[in-house]
Amino acid sequence: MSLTAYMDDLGRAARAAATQMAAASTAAKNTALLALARRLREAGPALAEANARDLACSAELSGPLRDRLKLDAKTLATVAEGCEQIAAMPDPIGEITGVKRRPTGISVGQMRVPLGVFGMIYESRPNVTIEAASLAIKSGNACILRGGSEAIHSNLALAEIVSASLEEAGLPRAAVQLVNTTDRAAVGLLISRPQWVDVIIPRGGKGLIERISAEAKVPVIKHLDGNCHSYVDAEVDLDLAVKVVDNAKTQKYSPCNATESLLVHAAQAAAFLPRIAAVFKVKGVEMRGCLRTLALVPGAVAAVEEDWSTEYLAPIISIKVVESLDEAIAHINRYGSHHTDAIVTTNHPNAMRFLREVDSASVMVNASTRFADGFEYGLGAEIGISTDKFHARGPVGLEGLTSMKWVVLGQGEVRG
Ligand SMILES: NC(=O)C1=CN([C@@H]2O[C@H](COP(=O)(O)OP(=O)(O)OC[C@H]3O[C@@H](n4cnc5c(N)ncnc54)[C@H](OP(=O)(O)O)[C@@H]3O)[C@@H](O)[C@H]2O)C=CC1
Ligand SMILES: N[C@@H](CCC(=O)OP(=O)(O)O)C(=O)O
Repeated sequence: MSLTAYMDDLGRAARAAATQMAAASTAAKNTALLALARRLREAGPALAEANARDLACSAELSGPLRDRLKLDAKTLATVAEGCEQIAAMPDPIGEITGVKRRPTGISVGQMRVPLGVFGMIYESRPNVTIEAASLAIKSGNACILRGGSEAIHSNLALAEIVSASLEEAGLPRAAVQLVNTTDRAAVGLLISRPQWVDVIIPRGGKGLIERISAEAKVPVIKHLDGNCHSYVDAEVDLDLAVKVVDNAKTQKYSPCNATESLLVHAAQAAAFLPRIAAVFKVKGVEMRGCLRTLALVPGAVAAVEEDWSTEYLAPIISIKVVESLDEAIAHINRYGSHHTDAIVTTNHPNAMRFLREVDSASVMVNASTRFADGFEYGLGAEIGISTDKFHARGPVGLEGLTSMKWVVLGQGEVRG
C-alpha cells in the first residue's frame, strides 16, 4: 500500500471513530481509561522489551534525550496513574453553561464539544503517547499520533494496548491510531488533509514548526521550544532565589520548561551570582555570561548574541545582569519563546508588572519554570504546552481539546 493510501485509511477511520467518540458515554470512556491503566501495568515486561530496542538503536542520543526515551517502571506507573486520574475527572463533554433567557423567549447557552480529529507530531517520548491517548479518549476526540522515530517500537506496543483498551470498553479502536512509519513524508500527508483532520498539534523544535507553518492546510496549535527565563529581582530572598533557580535549571535538562537564561538585577548580582554559580559548578552546568557576569563568576565563559535566543536542553545556561525590571521584561519579550518565564522577588508591584507585561503562556512569581506542566497545573495530563495564543495557550489538557458551540432552546419562538 502506498503511504498516501495508508494515511488516507488512517484519516477515514479516525473521522468515523470521532463521530462515535463524540457520542460515547462517560462510563464507556472511563472504562477504556481504567482498562488502559490496568493493561499498561500488566504489559510491563513486553513494553520494557520494546523500549530496550528503541534505546539500543539510539545509543548516540545525549543523556537527557535518552532519559526522555526511557519507558521504565516508574514512567509506566506514572502514566497508568494518570489514566486513572483522568477517568476520575469530570467529563467536560456535553456540559451546557451560561444559559440566559432572551427577551424573545429563547434561551441561549453554550455546550462543550470535542474538536473532532486531532493529529499530533511529537518528540521521542513514549509516555506522551499515553498522555495524548488518554486525553483524546476522555475529551471524546479521535487522534492520529506521530511520535519521534527513536520511540517507534515503544509507541507501536503502546498503541496496541490503547486499541485493546478501547475495544474492551466497546469504543472504536481507531479512536487512537499511531502512524506506523518513521517516514517524514507521512507528516506532510497528515497536515494537508482537512477532510480527515480538524487540527494539528506539532510538539517540537523550530525545524518541525517551520515545516508545519509552511505546509499545513489544517489549523495548527503550536507547541514550540522553550527559551524560558528566571529573573532575580532587586528585592529578593536570596536563599529562595538560589533554590528556585537551581531547580528551574537543573532538575531536568531536556524539558521545554527548563530555564535556559538567567537574568539578575545589578543590585543583587554580587550577592546572588557567586552563590548560584557555586551550585551550577558542582552540577557541571556551563555558564555563558555577559561581561558583568564574567567579572563575578570566574568559571563563566563569554556569551555571544546567539546565546540569548538559544534553547540548550543541556547543562548550559546564559546569564545576564540587567539594570532594571524594565530591561528584564524587554529582554524576555525580545529573546524568549513566549513559553514560560519567572520572576523571583519580594516586591509585590514588580511581581504584578512581570505577570502583566511578560508576553508568555505561563508567567510565574517565586516558582520554578519546571512547574509549567499539565499534571502540575491540575489538568491530569497534558497534550503539551501551547506557545500559540489561540485556540489554547500554555499546558493543554481536556478543555484545550474541546470547543464550545451555541445552544438555543425555544418553545416555538420565531424572529420578528
Ligand atoms: N511546547 C511543548 O509542549 C514542547 C516542546 N518541545 C520542544 O521540542 C524540542 C525538542 O524535541 P526534539 O525531539 O528535538 O524535537 P524535533 O522537532 O526534532 O522532533 C519532534 C517531532 O517532530 C518530528 N519532526 C521534526 N522535524 C520534522 C520535519 N521537518 N518534518 C517532519 N517531522 C519532523 C520529529 O520526527 P523525527 O523523529 O523523524 O525526527 C519528531 O516526531 C525542543 O525545542 C522542545 O522545547 C518538546 C516537548 C514539549
Ligand atoms: N510538561 C513536561 C515537559 C514536556 C517536555 O518538554 O518534554 P521533553 O522536551 O520531551 O522533555 C514536564 O515538565 O514534564
